[in-house]
Amino acid sequence: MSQARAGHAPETTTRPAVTLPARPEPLRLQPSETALIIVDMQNAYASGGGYLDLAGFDISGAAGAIAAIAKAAAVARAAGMPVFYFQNGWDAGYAEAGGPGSPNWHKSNALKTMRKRPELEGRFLAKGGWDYALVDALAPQPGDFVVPKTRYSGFFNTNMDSMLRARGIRNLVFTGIATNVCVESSLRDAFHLEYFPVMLEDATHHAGPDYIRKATVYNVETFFGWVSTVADFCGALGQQPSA
Ligand SMILES: NC(=O)N/C=C\C(=O)O
Repeated sequence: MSQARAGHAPETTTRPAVTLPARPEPLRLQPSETALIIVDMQNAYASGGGYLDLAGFDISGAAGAIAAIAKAAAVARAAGMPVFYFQNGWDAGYAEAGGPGSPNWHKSNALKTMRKRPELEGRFLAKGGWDYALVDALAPQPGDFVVPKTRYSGFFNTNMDSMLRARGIRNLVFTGIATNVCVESSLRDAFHLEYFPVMLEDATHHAGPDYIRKATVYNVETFFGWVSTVADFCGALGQQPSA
């Protein structure tokens, strides 16, 4: 029986390392040192009538990303990998968004759209609201972690790095929306914090034209980490005996 004792790490069943097919080269992953990250799968980013949709971005790829993430999450949980959700947004009064002294106030398309269309005021990314909520199809399961964040990177002003280091996590498998904004910002910070980041490209959706998705894939593959797919992730973990 697994039991935590003062001064000792809890006993865990060590699963064999797997090889994940990836670009620019395959990556060896120890499941107990790997976490799946689900970035901002909220109604704001993935549902019709949410922030991205109403701000004029094409969210037609979001449904495919939801289905792909659901598969990857099920396989990660079965392999004993922790699953972390990022959830982006601010308090209902938007104090956390920053005022005119913050670049976020000037650059956030959610805040800009609400200022332009006063009938939408208070609707986007406010904690407690529908727009802020995670999509129903990807509801967190017992044992998953939800990390709220107020800026694009999930490592900025959050406890994410401590949560990962406390669990001995070294490799991060990224999914979510948007490929070129919060996924890429978080993945870059992960790289700078000495994690090995992998992006499952078909489990993300971008905000903007397709060339920006290609640019992120190029950046990740060339400078910041590795790129793989949901099928390869599931196939690699399928190499393991079931728990
Ligand atoms: N989750 C994201 O990538 N968000 C992108 C834009 C925004 O939140 O305004």
